[in-house]
Amino acid sequence: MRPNSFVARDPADPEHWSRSRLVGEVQALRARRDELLRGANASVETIRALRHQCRTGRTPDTDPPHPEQQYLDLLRDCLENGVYREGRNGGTFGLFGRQIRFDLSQGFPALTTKRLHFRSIVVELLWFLRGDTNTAFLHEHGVTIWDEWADETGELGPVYGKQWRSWSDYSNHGNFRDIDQVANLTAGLKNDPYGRRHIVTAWNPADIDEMALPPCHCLFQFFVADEKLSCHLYQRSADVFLGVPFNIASYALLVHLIALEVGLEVGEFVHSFGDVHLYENHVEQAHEQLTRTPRAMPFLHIARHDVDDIAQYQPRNIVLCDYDPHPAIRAEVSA
Ligand SMILES: Nc1nc(=O)c2c([nH]1)NC[C@@H]1CN(c3ccc(C(=O)N[C@@H](CCC(=O)O)C(=O)O)cc3)CN21
Ligand SMILES: O=c1ccn([C@H]2C[C@H](O)[C@@H](COP(=O)(O)O)O2)c(=O)[nH]1
Repeated sequence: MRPNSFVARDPADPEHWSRSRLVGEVQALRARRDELLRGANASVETIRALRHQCRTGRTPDTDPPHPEQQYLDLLRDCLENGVYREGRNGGTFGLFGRQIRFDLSQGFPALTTKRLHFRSIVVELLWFLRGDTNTAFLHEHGVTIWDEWADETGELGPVYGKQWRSWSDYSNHGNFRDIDQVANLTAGLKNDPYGRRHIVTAWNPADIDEMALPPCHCLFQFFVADEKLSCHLYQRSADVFLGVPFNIASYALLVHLIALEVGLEVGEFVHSFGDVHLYENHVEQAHEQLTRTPRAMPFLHIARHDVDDIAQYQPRNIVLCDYDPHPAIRAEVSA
């Protein structure tokens, strides 16, 4: 008997919701679970499914899909339908124009089908928010994900941090000014929450040639409704195996930090992709990940609420709780 079909469910059956029947089912499930837990031949997935049934009375088959399934579907879509092309830094299987979304109130969208190095994600986001473009800060925190693109002094040119916090504007007859898009964003959300102009863009055509890598997550917009803050990102180019899991978690974290700053609850993170691709040297890893079943989503704890500027958080102030993923899957980044 398949464990997932252990609870006989037929909504047409008038007995279906009878209390005694449910109690009986739950007792039988608990007994079966315990039996499985004792006999070491049960997979973790089976035990989880049974625990889930005991808690909710619902089989995973009838539940809404796990939010992470959208990512797994995107990964499979690249694998099965991506068009192979030789590009700047290797061959990829690419698609154009896709979208996924996460309700951040349901849990934090850190992938559970492989372990993410969450601290790297936190440190990288704080680095952007500091307006920093040199890898020294990343190195102080043991993060090396930008090393391949930095020059010998650690500089990356006017990348995300520069554009987010001090976009150079020379347009006013040579009178120079810096534009702090993040400060404008939080001020805008406080002053006119329902405004339609809450946009930050890292795509600065005048600076592209100076950047070590043109921005991939290049424009995002915030939206407020029902006291909840949502964010929509446009990512022009997306490395579905290595980059996208980082980008999802990074923007989910950004929504939490901005929501705290402006006094709102978190809403949705909507993620739109231009060119989304699987590098050919990630195909095996993608197959491995697609054999795995998502686990319960973790949640985020921000252990400090008294910062004047969002850039003042320390990595240790931001903690992912109840994160119990499948093991990491190693892959080479194509520079
Ligand atoms: N080809 C490519 N893909 C990217 O995702 C990417 C770039 N280039 N260039 C700029 C940044 C750097 N990013 C990176 C770079 C490396 C990893 C990476 O190697 N991740 C590993 C472990 C990272 C760690 O231990 O901190 C992983 O398994 O996720 C992730 C994102 C995202 N970006
Ligand atoms: O946050 C990021 C940064 C980069 N990427 C990926 C997307 C591409 O695979 C490369 C960039 O190469 P381009 O030739 O400039 O498109 O980096 C990502 O997924 N996420």
